[in-house]
Amino acid sequence: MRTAFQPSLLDAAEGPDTTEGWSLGALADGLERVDLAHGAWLDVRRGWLRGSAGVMAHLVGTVPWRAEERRMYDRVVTVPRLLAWYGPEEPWPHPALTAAREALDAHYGLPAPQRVASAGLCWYRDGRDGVAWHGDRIGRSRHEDVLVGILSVGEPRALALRPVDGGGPTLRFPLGHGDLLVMGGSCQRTWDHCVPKTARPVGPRISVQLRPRGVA
Ligand SMILES: O=C(O)CCC(=O)C(=O)O
Ligand SMILES: [Fe+2]
Repeated sequence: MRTAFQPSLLDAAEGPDTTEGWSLGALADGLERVDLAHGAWLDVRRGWLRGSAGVMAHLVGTVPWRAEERRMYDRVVTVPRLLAWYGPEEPWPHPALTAAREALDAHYGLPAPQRVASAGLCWYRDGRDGVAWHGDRIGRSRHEDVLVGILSVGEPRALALRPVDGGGPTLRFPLGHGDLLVMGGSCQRTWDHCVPKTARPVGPRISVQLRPRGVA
């Protein structure tokens, strides 16, 4: 069964109450800026969320995950990942996500319309799950700079980025175990990103995409 999730010994060590035993480090402490072409940039903060294994187990067990289907020409295909989405007015499934939202708003000093408003969750059960090349270009992000943060828990998977215009090499960032990657500037318009499928045996990863209102 593909959705089976076995908490590691590490998770067990954190005790049964998986809403406890987590903390966010200081965001500015260890944040690495990567300037990209075309006015895009990334900030990477490794291990930002401590106790991420417990958060992973909590999300796996409590989020109402949905499998999505998409029409591809004359076929209907199942999207290779499980999904969930939380808007600004509803409770988010773990206090660490709400704390991450507040920390991003504060660190970047975001004005109200650009603050984090939604949490999109993707659960990559194994290497057969992934997401194809795309930019988060639905909404204002089609024309304006927006900030999109990705908090990752579980086993690292590569987030790959390449310029939309095809120039330049593909960048790869393995993300898991509480890592944060923030895409800023023109990144959603001028760069594409993906999580490639892999034949390597990889454990499950959940990513949380923190986005402003009206951006997807
Ligand atoms: O899982 C990730 O790190 C990226 C997910 C993503 O790009 C998306 O859902 O738009
Ligand atoms: Fe995306």
